[in-house]
Amino acid sequence: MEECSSSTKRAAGPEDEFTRLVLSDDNLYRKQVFFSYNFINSFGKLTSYHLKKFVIKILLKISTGWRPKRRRVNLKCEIFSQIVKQFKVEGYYVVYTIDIMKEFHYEQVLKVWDILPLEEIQKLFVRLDTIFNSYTEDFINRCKVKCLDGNLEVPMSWPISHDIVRYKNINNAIFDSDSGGCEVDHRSYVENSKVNESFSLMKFYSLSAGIVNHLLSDQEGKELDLPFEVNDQEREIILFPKSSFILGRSGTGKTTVLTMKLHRKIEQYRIASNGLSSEERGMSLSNSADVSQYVGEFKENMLHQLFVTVNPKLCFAVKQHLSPLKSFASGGQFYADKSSYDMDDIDEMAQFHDIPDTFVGIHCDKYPLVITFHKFLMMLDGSVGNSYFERFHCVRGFPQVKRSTRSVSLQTFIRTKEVNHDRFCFFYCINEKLTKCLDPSRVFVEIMSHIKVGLQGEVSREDYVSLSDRWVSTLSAQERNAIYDVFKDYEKMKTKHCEFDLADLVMNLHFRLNNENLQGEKMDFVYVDEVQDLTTTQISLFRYICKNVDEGFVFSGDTAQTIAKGVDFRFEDVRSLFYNEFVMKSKKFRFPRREKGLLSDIFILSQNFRTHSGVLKLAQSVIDLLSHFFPQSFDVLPPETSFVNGEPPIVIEPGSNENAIITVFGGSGNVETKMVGFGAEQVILVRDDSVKKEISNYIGHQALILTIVECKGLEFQDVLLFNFFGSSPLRTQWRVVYEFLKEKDLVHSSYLNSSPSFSQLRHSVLCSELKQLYVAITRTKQRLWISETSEELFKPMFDYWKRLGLIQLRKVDDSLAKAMPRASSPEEWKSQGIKLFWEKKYEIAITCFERAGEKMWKRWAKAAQLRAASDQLSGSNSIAARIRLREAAEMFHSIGKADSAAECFCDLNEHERAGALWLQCPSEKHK
Ligand SMILES: Nc1ncnc2c1ncn2[C@@H]1O[C@H](COP(=O)(O)OP(=O)(O)OP(=O)(O)O)[C@@H](O)[C@H]1O
Repeated sequence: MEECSSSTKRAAGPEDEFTRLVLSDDNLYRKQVFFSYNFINSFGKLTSYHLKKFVIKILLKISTGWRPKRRRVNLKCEIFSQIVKQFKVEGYYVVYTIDIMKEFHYEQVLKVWDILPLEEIQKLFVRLDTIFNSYTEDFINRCKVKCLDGNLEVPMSWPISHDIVRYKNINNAIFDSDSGGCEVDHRSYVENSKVNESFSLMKFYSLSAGIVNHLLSDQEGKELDLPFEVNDQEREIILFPKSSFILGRSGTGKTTVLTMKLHRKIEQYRIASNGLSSEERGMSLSNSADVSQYVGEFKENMLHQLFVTVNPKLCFAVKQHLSPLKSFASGGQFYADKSSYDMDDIDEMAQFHDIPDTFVGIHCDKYPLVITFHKFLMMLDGSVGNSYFERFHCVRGFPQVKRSTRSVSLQTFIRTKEVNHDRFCFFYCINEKLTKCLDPSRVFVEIMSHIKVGLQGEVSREDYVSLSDRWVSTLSAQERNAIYDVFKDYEKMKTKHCEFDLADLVMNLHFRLNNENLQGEKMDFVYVDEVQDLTTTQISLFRYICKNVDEGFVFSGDTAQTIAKGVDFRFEDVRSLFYNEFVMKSKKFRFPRREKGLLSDIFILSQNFRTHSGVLKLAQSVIDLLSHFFPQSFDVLPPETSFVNGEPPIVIEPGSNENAIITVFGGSGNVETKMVGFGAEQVILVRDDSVKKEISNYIGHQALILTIVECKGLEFQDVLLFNFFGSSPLRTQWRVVYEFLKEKDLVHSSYLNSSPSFSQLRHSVLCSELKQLYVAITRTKQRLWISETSEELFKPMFDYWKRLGLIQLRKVDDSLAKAMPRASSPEEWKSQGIKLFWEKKYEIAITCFERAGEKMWKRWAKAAQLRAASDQLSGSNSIAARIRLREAAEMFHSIGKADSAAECFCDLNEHERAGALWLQCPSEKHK
């Protein structure tokens, strides 16, 4: 091992020499060096700035092909010693390994794992040994190959045709459904580790000016929002040049792939317009045809990219992720600031005040446009003909403002008069006879996904009812007739109340866009994430905004996540929609013959980065039931894989006659030590608000409690799923799962005597129940506990899981109760609070801010909650709505949120006060 002395550094000369070294164009191999998250953390803890700079210099030298001289050291990493390297600097060891990455070819790269004092290094070697043990011999041998250029060691590469396989046994299914769904686990996992400490899931960051700046800028402990290296599967999709569909379950990297794809286009565009440095020529775009294409296409213009998702929180996350990527792209300069999107921008960003409601004249610095689907509709509405909202007589009286900046009164109208899922279930679904047998959510799904879907208007009753003849239909003709009645009543009431729903706006937009041209910028590339939350009619709106049908579209989604919220969705439907509405309509007359082969590729992401095998296997068992009973209701994907082996979830066996929550949280149970409560990364999941209330009465603020619908899109270290089966509308009908068990030879046929035989019609609720169960399970990163109050109702699923060995049974006792909580710091509570605030889960965000001791945030969340409550009440109880709105206004004002306060006063028609407040706002938007 080489001992490097930092005295070299003292002679190193001025600061800009170092900068030059970092940015040097001569260093062709810089992008073949990667730092691990652990390295960055340990590096951040080094106290000497000189030492830090010196380490970076050595690594930069290594990246040029120079190698420290090897000396024998007494460290045990013998088996893989030829691929594990280390050098010593002032008492610290930097450990790096040789690896292989697949891009346009296979190529050797260096991965820097950590910088540690001697006493900690042996542990690292042991863990690296485990990782390498899972690699194939061929892979290891190729890592060992040395390629010399004079006395420099340069990366060896192999053509893509070599098909180099990294893992020995990675493709075996988690369990083999065909062989009876039994507990056959052939997979050899890479690690037994906690998910957040796993080496195989660790992120790596390439050696760039940005990362060096981050390393040297004393950002210890700050969450890292820098571009990390994706795996081979993700990279293949990122590099795929045509329009495509990405399908994968929760946590498989769909959003990551979309964001990176978008960023890659920005890079290509930048390189095409600025010319290439030698490094970029070598690294970023290996294909020069690719480059010239972009030079040709974009040189004179600018790149218009649009990223759309339903969820505002995801927009925020993507923007945050893109911000440093953009800094990297703008010439590779050092940048000292962290993400330009601060948490204080939350309000601003949720409402997209900075982007006009039109595609006309959008400032170039707003690209890539990252917006919600709602904002997308508003922008379309502002870009073609007369606005949809002009039809409402109450809107006609509003002050006339340019359409690009809608008046605050119009914004309020849009916010409060839209009938969404919750409002529909609360106010509109009043046909009691029907709602006794079908839940309002289901009715809403039917109306939004199957009735209000015609591009020219709704589907006729006759056509809708005739859907019951299809064998996949889970609704009878009678039920469909009843739903159609509700739809008719709903439409009448909605008109009376001067309200609208998104389907009305979408149909109107289709009508206008078919007759008039869309004004403003067209997009070069469009990325639609969480596409499962959109109806096909909504999706087909994207064809008006981007003409680049061959290459311009990427859709990603997960159909197992759709929990009845107004959308009934299958990816195959989107794919044929794409062919019929996008491909055929765009080129029908130009290339009538070529199109057949142009149905774009579907990529399936199957490696899960969020959780371990124990949780995945349980989730897969639910998917197996879904695909057995409702094969048409979602896209069946191959089982997910995880590198990390984890414990099966725990079923908590209640003590004497009471529910486990009371015992665990010390309500009245026999556990002596009352536990301190759950931390910020732990949650109790329940079916609905009534159970939530019931539990919070027992345990107060000892834990965050969410309903399953509320938890969608969120994830927690630990999840306690409470009484899912005990509160299920299916009750004893869960026994139909015995039919599946019998078919797989997992139970004796005697179980079938007392179980109902499955019927699509009678058991249609099972489909949404299984989807909800799947969502609940997949919120878990590490530990999942299941607690049920009724043994009888849980028994069928318990038997299923037990038989497959997917769960472990634990009696609730002192040791379990002590092991469950994981305390959180005030910063963690605050960060969780902000996440939940974003999700508009104000009630539990308030709890988090309380635990964090964050008074200002707590008041902010409270004010936002009052405002939301006022919006909800506005249609039914205007006095109560105004009381809440006034309270919200005063509260916003008291914490210096003049903008939000002003909006509330404006809604209260107190324009003078609103005006005075707006004058205090830094932004000019309302003046
Ligand atoms: N190659 C990788 N190495 C390590 N972590 C990764 C990799 N790719 C993605 N991740 C991480 O995995 C997590 C899940 O990724 P992402 O959010 O993109 O998944 P998703 O499929 O969009 O999930 P969801 O549908 O729940 O939104 C993120 O924290 C992401 O940073």
